[in-house]
Amino acid sequence: MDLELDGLTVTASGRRLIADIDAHVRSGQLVGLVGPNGSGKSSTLRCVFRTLTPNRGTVRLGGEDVAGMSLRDSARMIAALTQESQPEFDFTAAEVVTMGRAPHKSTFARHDDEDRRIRARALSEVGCEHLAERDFRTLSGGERQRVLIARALAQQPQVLVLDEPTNHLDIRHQLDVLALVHRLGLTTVTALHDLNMAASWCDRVHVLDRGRIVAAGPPREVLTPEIVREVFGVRAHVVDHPGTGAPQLLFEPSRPAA
Ligand SMILES: Nc1ncnc2c1ncn2[C@@H]1O[C@H](COP(=O)(O)OP(=O)(O)OP(=O)(O)O)[C@@H](O)[C@H]1O
Repeated sequence: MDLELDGLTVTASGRRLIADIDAHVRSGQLVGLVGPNGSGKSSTLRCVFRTLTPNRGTVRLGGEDVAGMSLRDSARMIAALTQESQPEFDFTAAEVVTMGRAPHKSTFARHDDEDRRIRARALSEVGCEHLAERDFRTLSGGERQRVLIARALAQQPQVLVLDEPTNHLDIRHQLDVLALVHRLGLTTVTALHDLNMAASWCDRVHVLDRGRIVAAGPPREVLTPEIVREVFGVRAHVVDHPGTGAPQLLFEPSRPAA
């Protein structure tokens, strides 16, 4: 299912958070949003999963404007992993994953065997079966992140919206999560801080700076030393990964002037 963002503009508290954001994520593509802190990545994603309403512009799913859909209908298609997705109550990890089934159930429906199978598979995909009965609040940051990814999978979405899915994860789990997202083959848009992870896994990368997209395209065309310097103010070199051939950035540490 294609996801199209067309001219998204958001103003809040008298400030323009994002302006004229265009992005076309084709069915099955993995598209990364990168950019400095405060450049508008989360605001863009929030428009997609509808916790923020754009002042201008549209989000289309399979050609249909989401503004005309009920929240339940769009939640059947879009699963989100956000910075704010942490439940506060004493749910077990399994119960948190079960919440992913909500958009597919009517208000009074009980969870059935199929829901339990979907939950077990989602927990197993992120390697968290052993955490099923643990109180979610007692999990480490990385364990929580993986359980929340399982919740998104239990939603059986066609589109995944991920805000920093590798946050809190050790390197092995960062690679596992991005490999899983890639393997799922869903239409996915994800904010990522790690430019080398974006270069390795994304089909296309959009670079945001001060609320606008300043570059978009395949990682090799977009993650160049010029753009990294202009947007992040950091000097970088590009090398080819000896194993995968993906472009990788080597950053020059900034040293205080002598
Ligand atoms: N509701 C709001 N009211 C006013 N300003 C806001 C609001 N939400 C976000 N902002 C501001 O908009 C800008 C973009 O924020 P956003 O969270 O989208 O950036 P980001 O690229 O995801 O940042 P980070 O990498 O730090 O997570 C920031 O300067 C932020 O302070």
